[in-house]
Order: sequence, then structure tokens, then C-alpha cells
Amino acid sequence: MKIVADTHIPFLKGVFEPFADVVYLSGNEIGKRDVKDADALIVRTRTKCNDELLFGTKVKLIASATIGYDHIDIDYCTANGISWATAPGCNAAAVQQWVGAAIVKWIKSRERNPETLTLGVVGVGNVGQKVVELGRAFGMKVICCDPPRDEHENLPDFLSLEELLGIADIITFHVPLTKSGKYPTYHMLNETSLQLCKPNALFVNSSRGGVIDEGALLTFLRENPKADAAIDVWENEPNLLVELAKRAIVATPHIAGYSLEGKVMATKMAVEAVSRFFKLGLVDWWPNPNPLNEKFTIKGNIGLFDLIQKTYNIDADDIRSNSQLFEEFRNTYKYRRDFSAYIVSSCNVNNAILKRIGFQVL
Ligand SMILES: NC(=O)C1=CN([C@@H]2O[C@H](COP(=O)(O)OP(=O)(O)OC[C@H]3O[C@@H](n4cnc5c(N)ncnc54)[C@H](O)[C@@H]3O)[C@@H](O)[C@H]2O)C=CC1
Ligand SMILES: O=C(O)C(=O)[C@H](O)COP(=O)(O)O
Repeated sequence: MKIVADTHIPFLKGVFEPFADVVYLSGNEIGKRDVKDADALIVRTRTKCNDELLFGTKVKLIASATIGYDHIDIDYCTANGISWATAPGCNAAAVQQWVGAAIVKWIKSRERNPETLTLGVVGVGNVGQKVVELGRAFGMKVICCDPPRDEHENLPDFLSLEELLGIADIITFHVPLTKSGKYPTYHMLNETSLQLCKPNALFVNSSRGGVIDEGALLTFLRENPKADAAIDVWENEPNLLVELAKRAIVATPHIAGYSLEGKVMATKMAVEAVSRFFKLGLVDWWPNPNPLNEKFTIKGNIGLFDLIQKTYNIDADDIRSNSQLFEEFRNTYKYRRDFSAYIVSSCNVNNAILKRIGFQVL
């Protein structure tokens, strides 16, 4: 058996060596010659799994250690009998933390009162639901838009995108990138839909570049000096639209999901998917030693904003002055810890609220 794996998936080395020849390569370097005789691929967002890579190979399984899967051509895989697996929800808490840190930065710099603000969450899946809880913890009014869920679950409080855009002070996207189907998300925020938005809104994108039309957003920001953007994902990664990055209040290199918890869970889910498929018996696998056993205590008289900033200094991930280092920054990232690693005591926030957004409470 042969496995080709992305070398930047942490904790993977050594796991499959007892069962297979394992070749590690940088995700964007994995090519047809490498995968021709591979049975399985273990990838991240950096490997485009399409006919160009897969045609004529004997790949039977693609396991992606990521939530998103727009890098996998699902139609091609289905038509060609290639199974695929992702890691749903693995780093949702990390993205929640990134969104929290971005919003706190914006509120402090624009001196906005959270209790007067409406948070609009577009896409209410694993990440979106955590962001809804965050907005409530901030004391904001929260409104949601998720037509695919609404259609099946009949959620009376959910709004259309157009309604949400007209009301929200903060608009945050948590949708997959899709170009077809009933509810495509490609450029869902564009020149036309931006006209519905408030001139002092904050636009937050930690979903995928391409969900927002970057050129249209840049024009809107130029025309509306009180509007802002916090962007983690870009249409042409690793290249970013430098003018947009410069105008944004937060510009990071696709690291919203980069917590240690998120990475461990992603690898765990990919390992277990490969093990299930090839019947290798790696059930309830964890890295050994498990780095998540280390926890941290935060004690003292602080409010929620400072608490979030204590867990994550988003400015340290700013890529504006070093945009050419986009991929290197990601590949050498020191994974941060998300809220679940922190045990909080005696701080000025209600314990139930802290627990709802993922902190541990003493
Ligand atoms: N920046 C980063 O590091 C990360 C980015 N992501 C991105 O975030 C996306 C969302 O992640 P999850 O919440 O875990 O996915 P999910 O699949 O749990 O939720 C996505 C939600 O979007 C909804 N949706 C689909 N089309 C929609 C539309 N046109 N309008 C409104 N809602 C729509 C779905 O019904 C679903 O409820 C991922 O697909 C991925 O691309 C995920 C993890 C890390
Ligand atoms: O999980 C996802 O989806 C993401 O976007 C990741 O956090 C980015 O993952 P990598 O491909 O950089 O591992």
C-alpha cells in the first residue's frame, strides 16, 4: 500500500509507516507522478484533487485534514469511484476565536458599543453556530442567513441574504465556496449586494476567498471611509489583493483555523478515515503524547474582550507588511490554543456565557 501525504499535516509522521509506504510532500507539490501508484492521499487545502491529478491513478481514497473541500472535485471522484473524507468541525473553535479577536479589535478601534450592534452570520453550520454564541456573549443582536438549512429545517427567524445585509453592522461569512447548485456562494457579496449594506459595516471573511468579490469590496471600502474589513482568506492565495489587505483592519494569511486543537482534530479525523477505509484498526487515535493535555489558567478581573485578546493576539498574525511570506507564515505557524485550553476563574464574565463559547470555568 502507498500513501501520499502533505508534509505539513502535524502529528502524521510515523502513524501509517507500519502499514504502508508513505511519501510526504508539500501540498502544492503533490503531482501526478507522485500519486500514480498511490492508494490513498492525505491532503490539505493546498492539493487540487481533480482529473489532472487523479486521472489514470489507482487512488481509492482522499482524506483531507480540513473542513472545507472546494479543493476536491467531488463530481470527478464520484464518477470515478474515488472515496473522500473531510474533517467536519475540526477547527471551528479556532475560527470562532479568530472572528472574536477581529471583532474585538474593530469595536475598540471604532469605539462601537456592542450592545447597539447587530451581528449578521451568513452560513450557520459548525463555525457559524459558534459565532452566533459569540455574538450573544458580546451582548449583540444576532441575525442569521442559511437558505439550505432554512429549506430543510424551516427556521422562522432566518433571513434572506438581502434582508441580513441591510440590517447588520457586522457581516461574517461561514459558508463553503460553491459555484453551482441551488445556493452558490461564489461572489455572494458583490457590487450589487454591497449596495444594500450600511456605510459603516464591518465585513468579516474567514470562509473562502471567492465568497466575497474582493475588487467590489475594495471599491466599497474606498467609497465608505467608515466601513471596515477583516479578511483571512483570499481569492488568489498565496497572492493577496495588496490594496485590500492595506485597507483592511485585519489581514491574515488563512490561519483562522490554526489552533493546536483544530490541527490535532483534523489529523485525528484523517487518520481514522484512512484506517476505517483500509481496515487498519486505528480506532480513537490521538497523537502520543497528546499536546492538548496542557491547559492554561486565566484568573482575574477582566472582561470578555480582554479575555479573548489574552488567548489570541490577532495582530501577531498580520500579513500586510510581509505578504510575500503568506505560505511560509502558514507552514511555520506556531499553532495557538483556542478557548477550550483555558480554565478561567474570577473574571468579570458570567460562567454560563464563558462555557457557551468554549472556555473551561473553575
Ligand atoms: N479560514 C480558515 O482557516 C477556515 C475556513 N473554513 C471555511 O469555513 C466554511 C464553513 O465551515 P463550517 O461552518 O464548518 O461548515 P458547515 O458545512 O458546517 O456549515 C456551512 C453552512 O453554510 C450553509 N450554506 C451553504 N450555502 C449557503 C448560502 N448560499 N448562503 C448561506 N448559507 C449557506 C450550509 O447550509 C451550512 O449550514 C468551510 O466550508 C471552509 O471553507 C473552515 C475552517 C477554517
Ligand atoms: O479547514 C479548513 O477548511 C481550512 O481552511 C483550514 O483551516 C486551512 O487548512 P490548511 O489547508 O492550511 O491545513
